[in-house]
Amino acid sequence: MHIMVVGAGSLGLLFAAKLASQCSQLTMVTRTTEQASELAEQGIKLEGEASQTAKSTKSIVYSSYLEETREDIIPNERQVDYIFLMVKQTAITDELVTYLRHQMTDQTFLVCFQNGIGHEQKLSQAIAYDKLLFAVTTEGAKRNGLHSVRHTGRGITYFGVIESNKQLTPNNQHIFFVQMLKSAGFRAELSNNMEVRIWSKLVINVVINPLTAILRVPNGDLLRSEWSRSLMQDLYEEALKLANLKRIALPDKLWDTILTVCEETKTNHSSMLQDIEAARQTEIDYLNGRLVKVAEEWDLVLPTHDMVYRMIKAIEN
Ligand SMILES: NC(=O)C1=CN([C@@H]2O[C@H](COP(=O)(O)OP(=O)(O)OC[C@H]3O[C@@H](n4cnc5c(N)ncnc54)[C@H](OP(=O)(O)O)[C@@H]3O)[C@@H](O)[C@H]2O)C=CC1
Ligand SMILES: CC(C)(CO)C(=O)C(=O)O
Repeated sequence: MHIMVVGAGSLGLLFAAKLASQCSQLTMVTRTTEQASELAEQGIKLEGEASQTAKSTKSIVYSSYLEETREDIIPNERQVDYIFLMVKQTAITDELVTYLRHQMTDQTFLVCFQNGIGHEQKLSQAIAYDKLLFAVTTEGAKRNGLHSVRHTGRGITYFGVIESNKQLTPNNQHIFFVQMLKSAGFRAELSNNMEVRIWSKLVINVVINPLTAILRVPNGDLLRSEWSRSLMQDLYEEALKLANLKRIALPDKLWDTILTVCEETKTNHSSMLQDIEAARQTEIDYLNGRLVKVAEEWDLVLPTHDMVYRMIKAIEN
């Protein structure tokens, strides 16, 4: 099986490092030539896991998006079975989508790992829905430097389709693919409930991420004050109203899950706080910003989401 990982950030490096020994070919596409060269020289360093240091990733072929798109995009010589799209939502440009299409044949599936919503619409305009798989993962990863990554939390990854009323046909290729992820040490499952899974993760992110980024606190600190808890509750209830209108049956215990995530990741800086600290654009447009827009289509106002959205945009500026 030939896997291509696009985006050598936190999640991309983690998955590539662990999958390298399980598939017949793994191609990793970085953004910059500098990172591709460093990875080709040093391999991926999986911090904290002694058995899986740089050496295990020697077989990976590294290439750089900027280098490849400088001239005409050359389609991949060997058919790619699955492309793991592991860039932030903000990096999914028209140019990147064109590049991805050139890497795909009729047999290739594009697997999208992004948090939030919005990318599915953009990608489905260029790539047939039956070639798109969506992944919801609770794995945690943090890149340090260009070739080093730490596995910060073990989780589970669900894969499935999201076109309404369509179920994932568990063909042999997908079953083999999930088996390969399991052999690489990941918990992985095919799911026929992706909309609910995507929205459950979305609600967790829209409650925790903006507040940690505005207050500049680790996830656990949100639980320490009644004031931040009440803001969390407002964000949660507004999101629930929208989900109910859309008839998305979120789990009854989602609020408890949010509190548990804060507790279990209490010292973590959320991805949005990390983006703000590094002066990077955040994924707010695809989280609270997107909820506000979708709510407008239903004549619903989400005042707390609108307020945190505007605050993050102001901080980003
Ligand atoms: N990290 C985690 O634990 C989790 C992340 N996610 C989601 O997964 C997605 C990726 O997150 P994460 O790995 O943390 O993000 P990172 O920012 O760490 O990694 C994204 C990578 O994409 C690269 N990139 C950007 N544009 C291109 C391009 N055109 N071609 C190739 N590479 C490109 C970036 O390169 P450069 O650095 O050079 O700009 C960067 O290395 C996000 O949507 C996030 O919400 C979901 C669950 C957990
Ligand atoms: C669950 C949470 C909030 C963990 O930090 C996360 O997914 C993120 O930071 O984006």
